[in-house]
Order: sequence, then structure tokens, then C-alpha cells
Amino acid sequence: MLKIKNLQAYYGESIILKNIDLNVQEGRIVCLLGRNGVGKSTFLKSIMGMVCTPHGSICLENKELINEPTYTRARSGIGYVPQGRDIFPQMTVAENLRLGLEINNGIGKISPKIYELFPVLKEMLTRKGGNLSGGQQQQLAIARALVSHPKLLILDEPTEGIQPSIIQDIGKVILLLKKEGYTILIVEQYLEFILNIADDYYVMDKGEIIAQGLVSKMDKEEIQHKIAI
Ligand SMILES: Nc1ncnc2c1ncn2[C@@H]1O[C@H](COP(=O)(O)OP(=O)(O)OP(=O)(O)O)[C@@H](O)[C@H]1O
Repeated sequence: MLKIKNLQAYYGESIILKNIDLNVQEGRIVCLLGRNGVGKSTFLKSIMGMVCTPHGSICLENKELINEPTYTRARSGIGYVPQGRDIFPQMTVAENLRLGLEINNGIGKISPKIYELFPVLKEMLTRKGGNLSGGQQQQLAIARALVSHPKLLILDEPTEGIQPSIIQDIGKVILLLKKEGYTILIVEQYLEFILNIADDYYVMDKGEIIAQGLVSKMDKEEIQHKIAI
């Protein structure tokens, strides 16, 4: 579904990503692992067209997106949940959710399915986004990305700053989404979290992919060593 080839990304003169190749097949959960600062977030921002990418190819269902602006990429079916979640603290949960419809010019309704997946949000529709816990904000950010029915969901460190008990809830939601047939690309540093969730993994170091494979065949100690701080 998503095919990335020879992708380079720059901040000014500094090269951050060097010839990245990465594939996400339909219906699979793919995880990109790596230490702090190796370029994982830059990679997701590159997919969304938020970073300078002079070389490479980003194809979603055989449609080349590399020269397209961010809104075209979102409209092509990529739902992006950034690191830190970007919830609007002064807006209510309902208002934050409706922002997800903006890529359809605000037209449409929030599907009841969203509240089936995230019952906690239904109880909190009138609450300000800033008053939610970290885990609830993460659920809201995922829900907001889902309201426009993306083909591919990309998540940047969904476990960051979240209590261990709530991390399990986020994991359950991701597995439910997988059952629903969603295709998901996750950036993570927390290996244990992705072991029960992801099908395929890639490891990034200094802007390059240094390992990849099936999670079921992963040498956990070796990979943990590669991503340890
Ligand atoms: N806006 C920016 N301008 C210049 N350099 C940046 C910018 N954002 C990130 N960088 C640099 O790019 C490199 C990759 O950062 P990036 O945030 O992609 O890493 P990461 O693997 O996602 O790390 P983390 O887990 O800490 O977010 C780092 O050296 C970082 O300092």
C-alpha cells in the first residue's frame, strides 16, 4: 500500500534521512524502531510532506505523492497522529474530533464506530481537550485521525508519556483497528509494546535503516541493543 524508495530528507543543509526504503503492505502493522534523534519523526513528517525531500519516492496505492502538498497526502488517505498528539487544549473533545473532518471541508459526521472504539471519548465530548489524561488525549488524537476514514494510519510514539496501564489500552485499540482491516505504521522506542502488535519491523539509526524483518522472527535482544540509549 505504501512504498517508499530512496527517500532523503533535509533540514536546511543537514541531511537527516539517507536513502530510506520501506514498505507497508495492506492490512499490516509496521513498526519503525530507533533511538532518540535518529530521524523517525522526520520520516513520518516526510511522508506527510512537512519536510524537504528532494530525492525519493513515496507511493500510496501506486500514486506518487513526493511532490504533493500535505493536504493532498491527507486527502489521498493518510491519517497522521503526530508526536505529542497536538490536541487543542481549549477546544472540547467533540470540537477536536470534528477537526478530523476538515480534510473533507468539514463535511460529514463522526461515525458511531469511533465511539465504539473509544467509549471513553463519548463520555467526555463536552470536556476540554486539555483536561484529558495523556492516554485519553492519545485516544482522541487517534480517533481524530480516523474520522476521515484513512487508508493508512501513521502514529508517532503513541506510548510516549503514558502510564503503563493505559499503554495496554492503546495497544488494544491498535489491535482492534488491525482487526477492522486498517493498515498502520507506528514509530516507537518501546520494544515490548510493539511485540504483541506489529507484523513487520524496521530499525533506524542515524537516518538509515539498519535492520528489518518479521516481528515473529525478531532477535529481541539484538534489536533492543540497537535501540537502547
Ligand atoms: N525542525 C528541525 N530543524 C532542524 N533539525 C531538526 C528539526 N527537527 C529535528 N531535527 C534534527 O533531526 C534529527 C532527527 O530528529 P527526529 O525528531 O526525526 O528524530 P526521532 O528519531 O524522531 O527522535 P525522537 O524520538 O526524539 O523524536 C535530530 O538530530 C534532530 O535534532
